Amino acid sequence: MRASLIQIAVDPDESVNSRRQRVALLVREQREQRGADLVVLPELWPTGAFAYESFVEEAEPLEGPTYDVMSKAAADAGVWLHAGSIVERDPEGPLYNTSLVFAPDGELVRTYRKIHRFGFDKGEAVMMGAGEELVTVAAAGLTFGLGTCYDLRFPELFRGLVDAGAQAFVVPAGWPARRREHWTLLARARAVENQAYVLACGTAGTHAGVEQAGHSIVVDPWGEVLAEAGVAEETLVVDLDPAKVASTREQFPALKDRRLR
Ligand SMILES: O=C(O)CCC(=O)C(=O)O
Repeated sequence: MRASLIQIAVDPDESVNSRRQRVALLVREQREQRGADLVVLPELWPTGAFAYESFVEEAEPLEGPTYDVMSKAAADAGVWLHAGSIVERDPEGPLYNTSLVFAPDGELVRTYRKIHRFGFDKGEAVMMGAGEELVTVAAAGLTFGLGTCYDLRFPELFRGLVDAGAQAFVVPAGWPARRREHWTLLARARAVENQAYVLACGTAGTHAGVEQAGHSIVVDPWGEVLAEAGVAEETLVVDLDPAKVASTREQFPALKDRRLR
């Protein structure tokens, strides 16, 4: 199966609506021009992950403007679409950092509310509620476990996803340039320790004064980097093979030696 990761530049001079339309065009191209089965977008790309001051104003219901545009783009292209995350306004509760996954017919089949909120005592950590559920989705021949950005620092989440059947992880992010080395190191660590693919899709550009790391990365179950972006807007296209997960786990069966659960 083939995946495209679109590292989007979040530029404050582009309106949220223009960005939605522009990204929908990029999604539509992935099937026809690149043969993708799955397309992945970054965390909070409509607003920017650090644009805290716009979170309340730009928050949207699950089936809001990003849903409308992305559902149609997935259906037009006929691809699985992990549409990154949005600031979700739950009518009954707080805001959430919520990822949306669409099937090739445009149906929203999974949502994932980011479990580990970033910011310590400010930003997302105080403005948003924490998700509580581990989420996996079977798509195009692989079972994907979902995480978001700061989640990458918490190995127990990914181990839990492996226990739930994950063979690959999708991690949308808005990771800052200042900690770029952590991003690529942690992506490789999560792949090696879980013998799983990691598809980590970040953002480019600078928003709310925070330069983004870029360097979206795809790592195979042995820890080899299959593709890595630079700092500008870029699309990575990679082929993933479910048999590679099985063979890695068979030939080096470290997961079977776990003692603590
Ligand atoms: O953990 C980090 O260094 C960055 C995390 C982050 O930026 C986020 O979760 O939004």
